[in-house]
Amino acid sequence: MKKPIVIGVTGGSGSGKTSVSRAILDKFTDVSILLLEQDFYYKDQSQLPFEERLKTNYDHPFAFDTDLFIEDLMKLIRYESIDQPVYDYAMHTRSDKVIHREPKDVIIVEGILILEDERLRNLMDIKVYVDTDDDIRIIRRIKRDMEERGRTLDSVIHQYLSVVKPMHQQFIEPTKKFADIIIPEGGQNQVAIDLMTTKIASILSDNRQK
Ligand SMILES: Nc1ncnc2c1ncn2[C@@H]1O[C@H](COP(=O)(O)OP(=O)(O)O)[C@@H](O)[C@H]1O
Ligand SMILES: O=c1ccn([C@@H]2O[C@H](COP(=O)(O)O)[C@@H](O)[C@H]2O)c(=O)[nH]1
Repeated sequence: MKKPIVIGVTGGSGSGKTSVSRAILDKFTDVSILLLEQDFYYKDQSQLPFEERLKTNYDHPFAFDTDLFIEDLMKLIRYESIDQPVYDYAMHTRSDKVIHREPKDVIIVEGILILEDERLRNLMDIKVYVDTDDDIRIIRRIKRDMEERGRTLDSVIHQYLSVVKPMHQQFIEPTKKFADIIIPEGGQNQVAIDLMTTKIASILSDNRQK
């Protein structure tokens, strides 16, 4: 039976997962690709006061609504559409909007903990880990969180040292062993992007001949 190709792209925060996913996406002009970000599936915390939401550990598997993520991914694999939740980083909760997404022949699933759950891993055809040094990742994160996520320098440093770094070591780094491909240094690794693109094109061509 026809089935979309599912590519999982993981790595630590600021490793370049989104950049790698977009670089792959941009290589395909004639095939439309769906990018499904795990971040959109952070749990709804609207029932908690804002001050309480600040205390949540966003780097622990419990922070995600993984059942809903799997349910949506399975629908897309069955070529059914989904109403994807939308996450608001500034408010630390789900927004009341949803985005209607149509299924595609190629799905890129991207996020820090997508290889942590065995059920999710089993839905992926190709698993990629973007491996970037910790110092580069924290520099990128400081810049991004201050520019795009409304954070102060002190809050980014405090969150990194108290939560992001230990959770990375406990939950994210160990998932490297599940990856088929480990890409050093994110989005600028043109050879890795080209290899991925060639592999996806070859699977697509095989699928068309079936
Ligand atoms: N290879 C790279 N060189 C320089 N900057 C990069 C590179 N890859 C990503 N960035 C920048 O680092 C930040 C985080 O990258 P992103 O792809 O969003 O990482 P992630 O999705 O893993 O958190 C972004 O501002 C992005 O533009
Ligand atoms: O409300 C939130 C939700 C998430 N985070 C942080 O985001 C990163 C994951 O996003 P990347 O794009 O992979 O960096 C994660 O490390 C969380 O700490 C947050 O700060 N607040």
